[in-house]
Amino acid sequence: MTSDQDTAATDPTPQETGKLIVIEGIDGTGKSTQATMLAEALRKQGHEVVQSHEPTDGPWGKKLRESATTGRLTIEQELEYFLKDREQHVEELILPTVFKGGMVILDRYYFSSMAYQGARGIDPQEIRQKNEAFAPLPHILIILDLDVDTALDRIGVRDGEANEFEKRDALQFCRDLFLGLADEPFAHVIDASQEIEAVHREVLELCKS
Ligand SMILES: Nc1ncnc2c1ncn2[C@@H]1O[C@H](COP(=O)(O)OP(=O)(O)OP(=O)(O)O)[C@@H](O)[C@H]1O
Ligand SMILES: Cc1cn([C@H]2C[C@H](O)[C@@H](COP(=O)(O)O)O2)c(=O)[nH]c1=O
Repeated sequence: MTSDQDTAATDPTPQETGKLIVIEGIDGTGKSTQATMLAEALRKQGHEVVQSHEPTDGPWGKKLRESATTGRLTIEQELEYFLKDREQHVEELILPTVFKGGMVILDRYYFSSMAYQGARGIDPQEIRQKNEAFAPLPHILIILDLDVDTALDRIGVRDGEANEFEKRDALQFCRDLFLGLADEPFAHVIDASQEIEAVHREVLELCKS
């Protein structure tokens, strides 16, 4: 193997013409709304687009969704399941699509692990390292930013609801973590309090080829 091939084998960032576009933000910021609008717009421009989300609908993602209701996983197990889910996602969908020249639009990726499992006490930098050992960096990371109160209103969490304060604190940690990624060369923060169409225009502008 030549040294170029060596580099290609160890550099997890896809080098081909496709793009990995990731949308992140706390619950209720409009990620799935914007992911769907972006996918439609890019398809109209003639791109091959695959829209996906994490946790996935695969076996590890299903276990994670079940545990959200049963609460049976320790934080270490939870992180391990997110890593296994993502490894499968990267191997089976993300890299094959990007290497074929397609656009992958993801609603959440490993930055959500840094935020949410970080909020539960694991060091976000340790989480990042574990992920970047196998997961490609995105070409574009869109951070939809919104204050926690508005975000909770959008998803229908009411004042005084069970664990409302715990949820607020955790989401504030997540919002701060996402904003802390703003200096990454691939990251862009968008004000998600704007109307849906206004957010979409900004998203599309960032993603136009
Ligand atoms: N810019 C916006 N202004 C007002 N309401 C919005 C906006 N974007 C999305 N919404 C509404 O907020 C709710 C949550 O939107 P959406 O499901 O897209 O968010 P999300 O970030 O994917 O949420 P979650 O992380 O909880 O799955 C939906 O009812 C959606 O119609
Ligand atoms: C990828 C990822 C997700 N989560 C959490 C964040 C949310 O609470 C749920 C997903 O809910 P959605 O409505 O489907 O967006 O999972 C996480 O804790 N860690 C992660 O890596």
